[in-house]
Amino acid sequence: MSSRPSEPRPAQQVSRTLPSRKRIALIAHDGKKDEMLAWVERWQTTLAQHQLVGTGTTARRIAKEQGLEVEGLMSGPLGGDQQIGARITEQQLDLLIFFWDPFAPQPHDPDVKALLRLAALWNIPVACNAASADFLISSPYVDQAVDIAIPDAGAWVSARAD
Ligand SMILES: O=C(CO)COP(=O)(O)O
Repeated sequence: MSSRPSEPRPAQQVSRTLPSRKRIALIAHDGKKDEMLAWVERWQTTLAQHQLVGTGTTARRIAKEQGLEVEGLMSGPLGGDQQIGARITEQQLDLLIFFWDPFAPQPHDPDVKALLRLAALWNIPVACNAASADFLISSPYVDQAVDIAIPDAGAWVSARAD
């Protein structure tokens, strides 16, 4: 039996193409940064073929310690998670690797939740730990153009405004 969601949600989906050279966000909370750096070291050759972006401290450490070019946004507690979320909403990001720390409460927890919500909404591939990041980055889709389904934003607005 199918259930009908009571909340309004986008009725239609459209497709968007993730490019072969992916725009990949790398983010790690402090308690997970060493794990992220070890992961980046393992996949350095693969990551070097893509376009990397990260929150301030994570990006700086990856650039300094792994010699990769990473665009650094704001640090997470200063709004970096929201900047990454905005890129997802604008279809400017293709993969999210976010090692969030299940043991440490964050002052910007609402921002973390908001980022994960937008990643789910816009159907972005996400990995929240090293094992899933290994699966994700070793996928044959990583260096291919791939179509994904996303909400039809135009239809959503028309249904509410017209
Ligand atoms: O807090 C973060 C993600 O929520 C990460 O920010 P930094 O990379 O600046 O430590």
